[in-house]
Amino acid sequence: MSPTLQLIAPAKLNLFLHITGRRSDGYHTLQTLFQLLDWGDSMSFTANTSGELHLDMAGRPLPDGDNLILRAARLLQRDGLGANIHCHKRIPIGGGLGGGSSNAATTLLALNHLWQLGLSQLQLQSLGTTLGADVPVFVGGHSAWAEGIGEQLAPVDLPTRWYLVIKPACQVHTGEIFCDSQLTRDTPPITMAAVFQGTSHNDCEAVVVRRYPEVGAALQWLGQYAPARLTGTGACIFAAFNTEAEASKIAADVPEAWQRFIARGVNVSPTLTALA
Ligand SMILES: C[C@](O)(CO)[C@H](O)COP(=O)(O)OP(=O)(O)OC[C@H]1O[C@@H](n2ccc(N)nc2=O)[C@H](O)[C@@H]1O
Ligand SMILES: Nc1ncnc2c1ncn2[C@@H]1O[C@H](COP(=O)(O)OP(=O)(O)OP(=O)(O)O)[C@@H](O)[C@H]1O
Repeated sequence: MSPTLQLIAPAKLNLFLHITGRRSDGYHTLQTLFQLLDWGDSMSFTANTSGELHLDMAGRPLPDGDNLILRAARLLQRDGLGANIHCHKRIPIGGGLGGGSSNAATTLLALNHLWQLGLSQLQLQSLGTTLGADVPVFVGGHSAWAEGIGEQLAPVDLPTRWYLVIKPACQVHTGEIFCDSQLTRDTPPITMAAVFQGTSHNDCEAVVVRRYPEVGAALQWLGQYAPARLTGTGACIFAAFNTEAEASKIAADVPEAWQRFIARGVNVSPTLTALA
């Protein structure tokens, strides 16, 4: 029997997100700070020689052709290589938490390991970019400053904070926000030092709040207690706290209609730690 590899595919937050331009292929250039979390989807992988891939989404199926886990696995699969993959989703879909990208990155890392393909991190990141702009940071497995479309990464060590994340009862499609004519696309590039001094925002926030008033209501609610911000293109919003206890106190009062969770920010992803 081949061994089963059990991994957490972590969620991420965009601590800020500035859109600095648009490339000729329509993709937007941005600056962002990716904070990885110690919380995410549980995935397990068993390799075999059946030549087939089986994916069990634990009762939350997505259309097969669309599933980033299978798309990632197919990028690595060679004749005679097979795998059984199980994914228990916790990360809300359309939340701006990078769930699909994280699943794809974890699949690339796990199957590269189990199938003994010997691909480097750079090779996996470059394959991952074809699946989604957020895949490379999860393959790198380190909280990071990012530019380009999110694939030019510089690892950073961020202070330990606890994040209260709230998901209003809506899903946001990333493409729809990047297509909006009112999106600010010309924020001047800034330095990391300016971000750490507090000069940053999320350019998607105004568009998301206009299209999804419930996100605005959640920002207002959480903003009573701490500075609150959108992650990625939403729908989730978050605030940072110095201790888990402070975050828990506010979490207990979150209106029932909204999902919530508390997670610790980590510099190294739980996937990378497990594979080390
Ligand atoms: C907003 C972020 O979450 C920030 O971390 C990411 O940039 C989004 O990454 P993602 O969800 O992996 O997005 P993708 O699946 O690559 O892209 C979805 C769609 O969003 C638009 N898109 C995405 C990323 C980007 N930098 N510019 C874009 O214009 C494109 O129309 C693309 O077709
Ligand atoms: N394994 C997967 N997990 C989640 N979504 C998936 C997966 N495979 C494909 N998708 C599709 O990817 C799309 C985006 O899902 P995801 O949850 O990653 O978005 P998001 O939370 O907005 O992330 P991001 O911050 O990267 O924009 C959805 O339309 C979903 O159907």
